[in-house]
Amino acid sequence: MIEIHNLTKIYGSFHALDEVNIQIDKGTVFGFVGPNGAGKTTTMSILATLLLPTSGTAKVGGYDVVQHPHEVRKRIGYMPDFFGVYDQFKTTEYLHFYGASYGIPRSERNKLIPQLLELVNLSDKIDSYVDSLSRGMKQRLCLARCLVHDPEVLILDEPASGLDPRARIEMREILKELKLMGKTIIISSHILPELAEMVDEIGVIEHGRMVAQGKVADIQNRLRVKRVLHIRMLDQTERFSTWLKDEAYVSQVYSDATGVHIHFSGGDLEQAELLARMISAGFQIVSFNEAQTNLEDVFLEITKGGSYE
Ligand SMILES: Nc1ncnc2c1ncn2[C@@H]1O[C@H](COP(=O)(O)OP(=O)(O)OP(=O)(O)O)[C@@H](O)[C@H]1O
Repeated sequence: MIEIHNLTKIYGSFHALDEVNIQIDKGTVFGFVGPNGAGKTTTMSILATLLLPTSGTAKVGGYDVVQHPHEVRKRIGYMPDFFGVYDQFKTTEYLHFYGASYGIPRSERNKLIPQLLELVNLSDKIDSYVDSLSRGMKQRLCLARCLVHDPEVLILDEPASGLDPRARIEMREILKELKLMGKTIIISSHILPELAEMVDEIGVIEHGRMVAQGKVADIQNRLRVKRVLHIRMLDQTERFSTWLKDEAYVSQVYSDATGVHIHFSGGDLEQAELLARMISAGFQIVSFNEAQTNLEDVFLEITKGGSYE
């Protein structure tokens, strides 16, 4: 659904994007992450047909953003990182304005707008002025605006920025619903844990170059981000900790009231073998879990300076 090939954007002599390649299949939620100034907004603005690339191509639904911008615009909903809302409008007037600019007839808009407001949890604000909405509500209204023409693809640049934790959760729930509706979504954020639950794939960009891309679990495996295993057993903790220290792939062992935690650099097979050895060594294992490595760890691992390969 989204194909970006060798996309480059140069300002003067500065490469804001340097041969970026991204492929996103239909129905995928793609988390686009990277530090400030990495090139996320530049990429998204080109996809949204608002900025011309210096070289390379970007296509949405098979349409090139430079050659067929109108076809692309029909298929995308774009939420920029800084957006203007018209404060003197009521929420419904605001959505009517955008609906009308997409050529949606009034009778259809009359049905559509209450549905959109419901989707973004603003049904009770149907008669409110945009001015009176909180930041989180304005952000959700902006999301509703992106959906008026029922686009297949959503390009969301930091949709949760500046929101308090509750508003972030609300935004996340709405995005989950959009995913269930089959939308293809590209969403950027610096705050990775908030994406963790809903993205299928991530792409990490740094200094205008993609440094990692793929399914979160695959990237974790390729990076060999250390797993943290949590083991609980009947007694024997001290003998167990000593035994563990001689095991391959185990780099740190520490225990607390909940059990023993180890840092483990092996893969699935080595992990299964470790468990088998523990049991044959006579340890009475009650539970053996892998703590989830979150996206934050992956991001730090990748962007700490060329460790990815
Ligand atoms: N019009 C411009 N002229 C010159 N440089 C620019 C221009 N627009 C963006 N840049 C530079 O291009 C780089 C990429 O910017 P971009 O906004 O895409 O980053 P970003 O990843 O979205 O960062 P942030 O998370 O801070 O929004 C930055 O170094 C920025 O300063």
